[in-house]
Amino acid sequence: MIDNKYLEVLPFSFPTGVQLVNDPFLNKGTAFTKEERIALGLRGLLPPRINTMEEQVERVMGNYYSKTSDLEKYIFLIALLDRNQTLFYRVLADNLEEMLPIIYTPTVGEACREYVHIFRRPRGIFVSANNKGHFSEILRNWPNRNVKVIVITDGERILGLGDLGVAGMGIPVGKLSLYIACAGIHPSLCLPVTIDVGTNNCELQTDPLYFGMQHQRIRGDEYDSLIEEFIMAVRDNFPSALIQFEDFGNVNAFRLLQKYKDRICMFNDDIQGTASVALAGLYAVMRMNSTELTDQKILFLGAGEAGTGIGDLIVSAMQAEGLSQEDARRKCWFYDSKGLVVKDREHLAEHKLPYAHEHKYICDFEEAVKELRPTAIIGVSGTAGGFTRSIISEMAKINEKPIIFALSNPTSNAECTAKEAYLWSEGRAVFASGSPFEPVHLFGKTFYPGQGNNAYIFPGVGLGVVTTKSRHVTEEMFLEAARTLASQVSEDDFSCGNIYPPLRNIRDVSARIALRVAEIAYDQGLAEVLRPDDLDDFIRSRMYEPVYKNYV
Ligand SMILES: NC(=O)C1=CN([C@@H]2O[C@H](COP(=O)(O)OP(=O)(O)OC[C@H]3O[C@@H](n4cnc5c(N)ncnc54)[C@H](OP(=O)(O)O)[C@@H]3O)[C@@H](O)[C@H]2O)C=CC1
Ligand SMILES: CC(=O)C(=O)O
Ligand SMILES: [Mg+2]
Repeated sequence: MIDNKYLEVLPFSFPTGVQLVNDPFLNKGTAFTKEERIALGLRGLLPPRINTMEEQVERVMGNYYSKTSDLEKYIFLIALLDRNQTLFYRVLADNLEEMLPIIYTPTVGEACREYVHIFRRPRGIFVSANNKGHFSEILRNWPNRNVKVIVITDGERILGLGDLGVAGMGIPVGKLSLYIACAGIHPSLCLPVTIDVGTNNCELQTDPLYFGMQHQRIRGDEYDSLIEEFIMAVRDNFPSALIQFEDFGNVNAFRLLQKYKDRICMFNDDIQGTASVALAGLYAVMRMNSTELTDQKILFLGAGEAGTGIGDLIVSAMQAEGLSQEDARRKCWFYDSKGLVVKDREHLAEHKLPYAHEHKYICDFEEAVKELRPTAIIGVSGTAGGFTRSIISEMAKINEKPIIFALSNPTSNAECTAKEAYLWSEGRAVFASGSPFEPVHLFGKTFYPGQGNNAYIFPGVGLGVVTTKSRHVTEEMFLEAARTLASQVSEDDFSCGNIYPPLRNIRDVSARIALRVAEIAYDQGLAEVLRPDDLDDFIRSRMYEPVYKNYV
């Protein structure tokens, strides 16, 4: 009957008839075979002619191109996901470069902003402070009992868009679709979660269509006990699941990472995944320019989760190259909403303290660039326009190849555009951005800017962790993920300005990252799966392919 490998992740009782057609995990739509239609009670419920998957893809693409806005394309693709997951992932895997900006940043940001207005059908699990004491029961309502990857948000810092409350659910949904498309994690192993603790967004508090709790965010012990209850509920229901914390406000993100990283299998993507992709970008530049990481001086615009997360991993990478922690930290400088982070400043948040160097206070970013003469500026401020013409020109005066990363999302929040970076540096900038930019034609050359986004990292890390059942996710895994990603950048990528491998290679890149992560899990004694003879083959053979299975 049903393929054994598939059965492992299917619900026990196999539906028939309308129930089967309405089950997005199993539905094949017009591609159900003649035998399946007879055996599974589908005759008459579908148009008579049987389509191949290729024909279905053609129909989907026709519909997709008929949509006149990116948001409509997003709505269309999510509706397909609601009807037929296999077809959705087929289309996504085959058109990843084109569709990533729709199901992920920047369009997912717009979808979150409009979430309560474009809402069709719930996806994932909503846990709410109102249901305190019942989180475990709530997780029992999820139909798949073999969950291995959970992405959770509390909606406080959605991309660079701020507090969107439960409307942030688009982010866990989008991130998990990348686990599936980019690293072949089976869809039924994935669970998106949003925890509703209120919202401080005044518009949402007064929007009659908003469907989260319309009061100020819960803070302090009450908040912590909700998160703790959720963690316990996951342990009871899905004991070996990896939990990815996503888009939490930084008042909670750093604390929760410290609290849970050695207790459960978790990581914070904005702190650690971002760090790894940014470090990979720097490693790739080092290869391109034959320079050393330890020769770099980096000035960050933004000193939050992404910024100090990147700083911390760079420091570890420099230490691995022989620098002392103190010397490595002095290579990283931070500029936040109040100016340069220096020793004399009062009330600095804990995550900034390692970078509060002895230096005069500066409250103009351009002046900080002139004074510190960095080799790289990294934008993680969540605010647009921070890298002005004069700042980029100054970087180009100081450096032959200035490194300019504008990592804030979505596109509207990027510190500068790709065109600005190339134009204002006379085509010498090494540029990457968090959200994609189109190729830029300037100075008789075409530049293909790379996307410095944690999407290059978390799917592969997750695959390595899940396949080995690693008990924790460690810093070494993110360091090694960065090295592996950088090693996949070819001379061709370099020559047209891209410091990341093309997205069309992402499944292979993720498998390579997963292999290194798995090796570390074994080396560090964290893996709970017996080490197979051929680890690479073991990982790749477990990657989900969106093709229809035969049910009869
Ligand atoms: N490309 C990628 O893969 C990723 C990109 N990001 C993006 O990075 C951005 C920041 O995220 P995250 O670090 O988590 O957010 P946080 O809220 O943790 O940090 C934001 C930081 O930016 C600073 N800041 C805000 N406004 C300004 C300003 N005008 N000038 C200088 N600094 C400013 C804040 O200062 P203060 O501390 O004083 O408040 C804070 O230090 C977001 O846009 C997010 O989308 C995040 C993760 C991954
Ligand atoms: C990419 C990402 O995780 C962010 O912008 O928050
Ligand atoms: Mg994020």
